[in-house]
Amino acid sequence: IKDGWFAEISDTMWPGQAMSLRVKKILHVEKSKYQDVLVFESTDYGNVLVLDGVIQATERDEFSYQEMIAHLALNSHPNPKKVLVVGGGDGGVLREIVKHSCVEEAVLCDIDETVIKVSKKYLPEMSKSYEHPKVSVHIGDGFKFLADYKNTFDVIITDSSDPEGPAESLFQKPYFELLNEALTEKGVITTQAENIYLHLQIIKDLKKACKSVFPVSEYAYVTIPTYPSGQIGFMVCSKDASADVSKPLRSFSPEEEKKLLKYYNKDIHEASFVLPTFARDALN
Ligand SMILES: NCCCN[C@H]1CC[C@H](N)CC1
Repeated sequence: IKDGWFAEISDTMWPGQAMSLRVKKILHVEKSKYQDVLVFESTDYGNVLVLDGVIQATERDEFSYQEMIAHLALNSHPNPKKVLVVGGGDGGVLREIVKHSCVEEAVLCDIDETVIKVSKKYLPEMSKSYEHPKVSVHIGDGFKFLADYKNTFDVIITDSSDPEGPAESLFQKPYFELLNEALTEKGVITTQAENIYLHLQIIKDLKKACKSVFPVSEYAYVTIPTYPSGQIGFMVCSKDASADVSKPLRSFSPEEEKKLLKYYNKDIHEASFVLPTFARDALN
């Protein structure tokens, strides 16, 4: 942090550019077992969670990412009852999952307990669902956790950090094979799948790995000001070969959309799969 500004610098993941946020107050600095954890109060984006120098969530715009990674998956499944989040320790995805009344159980598995601890303290609107009766938490490696579950989850959401660091294995084929085994018959997954302006090769490799496991694998994206280049995408995959994940099987009522959601709606569910030509051609 320099002259009161935090800059998200990464010479490898977003060379020559950096999102900067003005710092009002540093709230927490800690080295966990896995990564450097920083929380600061920004002047204009609320509290900000940073892991290894990378912005994970700001209170002002986190809703866009959490809503899309959750509802693109949940509304692509006919009747999701049991849902797993791998990563997502800030709790934002859990908050979205429990908005679906059909969900009976939401399990979260994150490797770093420190992220959960600081989110409970500094990101109350994201972590409030940890107290929800449908929610249970497991601290550990998602890889190892999944190996113990076969034919169990209807939806699995991988809300990970970037492939550089503890989340690297969550971007490779063996992980998607584990997901496939842990899913029930019409299982659906979403994963954090990076940015079309910065990571087209990562996305191509990711789509290839997903397609080698799931009959349906499509990339969709959300706009989010504080992520690199202002948007980020998801792989949305289904075990159901006849599924069209760009057309929601279920939808919130207009009243629910108004009450529960700030970004997701059934039109943007479909629109989020429509890609600019350079990305569409690279990914097909
Ligand atoms: N629940 C929040 C998010 C983690 N996802 C982020 C996506 C963008 C990356 N540069 C950092 C992690």
